[in-house]
Amino acid sequence: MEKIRQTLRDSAAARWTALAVVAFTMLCGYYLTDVVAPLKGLLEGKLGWGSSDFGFFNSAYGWFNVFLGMLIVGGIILDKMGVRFTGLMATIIMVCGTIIKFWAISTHSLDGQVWKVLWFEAPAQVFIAGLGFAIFAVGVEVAGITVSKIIYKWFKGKELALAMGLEMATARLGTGLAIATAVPIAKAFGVVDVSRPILLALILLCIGLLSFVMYMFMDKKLDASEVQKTQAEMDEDAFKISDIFKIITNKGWWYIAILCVLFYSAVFPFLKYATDLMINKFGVSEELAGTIPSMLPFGTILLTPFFGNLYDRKGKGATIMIIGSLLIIAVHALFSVPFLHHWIMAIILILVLGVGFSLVPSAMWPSVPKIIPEKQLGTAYALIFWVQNWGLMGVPALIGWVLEKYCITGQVVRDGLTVNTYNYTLPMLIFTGFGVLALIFAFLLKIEDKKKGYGLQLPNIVK
Ligand SMILES: C[C@H](N)C(=O)N[C@@H](CCCCN)C(=O)O
Repeated sequence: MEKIRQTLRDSAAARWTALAVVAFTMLCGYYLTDVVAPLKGLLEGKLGWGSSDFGFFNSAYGWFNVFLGMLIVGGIILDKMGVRFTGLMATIIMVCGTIIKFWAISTHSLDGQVWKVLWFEAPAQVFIAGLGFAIFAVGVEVAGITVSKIIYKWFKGKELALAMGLEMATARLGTGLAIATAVPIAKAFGVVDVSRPILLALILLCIGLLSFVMYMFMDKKLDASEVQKTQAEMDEDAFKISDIFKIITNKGWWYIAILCVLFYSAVFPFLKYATDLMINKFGVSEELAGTIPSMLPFGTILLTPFFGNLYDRKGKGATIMIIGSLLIIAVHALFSVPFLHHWIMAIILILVLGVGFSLVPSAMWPSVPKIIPEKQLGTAYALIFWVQNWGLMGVPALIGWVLEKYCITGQVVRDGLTVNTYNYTLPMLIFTGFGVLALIFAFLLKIEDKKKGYGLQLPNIVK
């Protein structure tokens, strides 16, 4: 009888170690992504950033990814050049972008300058900090798709959804730490300095870069342990630009991409404003306001791998996405009700949001390889991220604009700084709307799965 060849991925220790190493790099990336969000009030008081400046800055996340198509380029590079080269480039780009962002927020050389670029007018500092964030975003997004492909490489036919869930859980730890620590770090030592949390993020990212370099050695070893392909097989497997056409003509892929943009638009942009919502609607003090939203990522840390494990073993991926979308709708709708303003309600809603935010991603990302072949996976993930980035870019700006135009209720002095107060009903109704649309696409995906037999309702583990 022919002996089944063992590769490095058959060693549980090796594949879980590889996962831990790349997940740590993502933790560092997610820390920087969200570290500025809780500083909204301090940025307004200390640096004079209004809500639309804040929204504009946050929208920078998508400037290059969306308009220059950098994510798509990153996906093609990933499928053509492999995970080692692409991941290294992505992590270096993250560090470079963060250096620019840190400089912009810590320098006084831009003080008093207002720039107008295209239709946008904002302080020069907002533009340069946004530029740094936009560069960083290319790195963190390309790193995200690279890590998805890395996980598929090690875990296909094994605990794929659990592994993806654990990676997201680790990344969420970064988000939670960012939300919980940004304000205390900025206010440490009795002097308010909003650039301090960004400096910490920069140091973390340098460690994340070293961590990825360590992964590269493991990846080389994995490749060496696998059966070497013949030239003909390599030619057959090589990614071709025409593969993009195959991806974008696949209805199932579109349903996942649209569900993704709608669902994530109801969560990540919400998190950017959640601290401010706690202060304005639930009357939580600025020091503690970040604590409640930080429960969301912390809650997902256990639940995302839990639901991933469930999907691996029992299947029901499409149903998981439907339930997750329903929860998001309920939470945002209740957040929008004006008389529900007790902080305990805020905690309950954030915890339920955490369940919804664990359900959908735990099933959505491991479902992509069921619809798209491995050689196109990098590009398929990149294109989904690209569609999603329209939302991550547009929605924070939209909410910032809505707040400033329709929701200002007055002004207060906090810590000696005069800031606006806001009514969050309208923004929360907008987030509810995204949830409703996400639910529709989750149902469409389930119908398509039934028609095409993708196996979204089947377990991932091949016995
Ligand atoms: C923000 C980013 N584009 C994203 O969608 N991240 C997902 C994880 C995607 C899978 C990464 N291996 C998230 O839920 O954080």
